[in-house]
Amino acid sequence: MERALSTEEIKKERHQENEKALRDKLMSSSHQSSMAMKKVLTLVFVREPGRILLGMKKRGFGQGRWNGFGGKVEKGESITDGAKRELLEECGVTAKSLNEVGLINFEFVGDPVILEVHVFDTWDYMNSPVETEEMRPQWYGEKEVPFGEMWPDDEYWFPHMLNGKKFEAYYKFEGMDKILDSWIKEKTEQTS
Ligand SMILES: Nc1[nH]c(=O)nc2c1ncn2[C@H]1C[C@H](O)[C@@H](COP(=O)(O)OP(=O)(O)OP(=O)(O)O)O1
Repeated sequence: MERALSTEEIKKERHQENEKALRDKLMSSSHQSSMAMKKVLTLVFVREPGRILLGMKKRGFGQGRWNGFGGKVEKGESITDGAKRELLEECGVTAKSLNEVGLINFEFVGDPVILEVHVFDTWDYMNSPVETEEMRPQWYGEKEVPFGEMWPDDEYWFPHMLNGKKFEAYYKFEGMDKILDSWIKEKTEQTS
């Protein structure tokens, strides 16, 4: 026969049940929020021996800065398809193939959304770059990359990309100009 529980034991059991319910709730909400709070973006650089194609962003996020071509990955689209689409839309270039170069997570103080930026380059493309309403393309020598007019993180990871080394990195921004925290690690694989 089961023994009746004492008031103390009942209290303890309730406490444990409450704790479990709270833990489950927290885990499911943090899982949901971590899924909901990541924005997947692409960034593509067209390469030729000794030079790299950059685009002056004419509007939107990063306006006034030289950067690669890219944007949000759409629902139902693969990351590489999204990267190729943005490259074509923003400068008229069709990439026949893309190399994975890096993965960067950006956090902005006060914004719960983490930007997960997939960086690619291509040496294998069709069509000459043309200006569009979003981007003004321009070739730069690899030694003349205008870091002073780019996102401040670029000068840290560009050398890895230019040397054909894959990398992963993280930058925490305060506003658009100040990096508060960061790390970068080079992967052993070559990009191409
Ligand atoms: N800190 C950073 N350094 C960098 O080099 N590139 C960054 C960056 N933060 C974002 N990017 C890139 C990723 C992506 O290619 C681009 C921003 O994406 P979008 O062009 O989609 O933004 P927009 O706000 O213009 O959106 P659309 O109106 O949808 O085009 O900027």
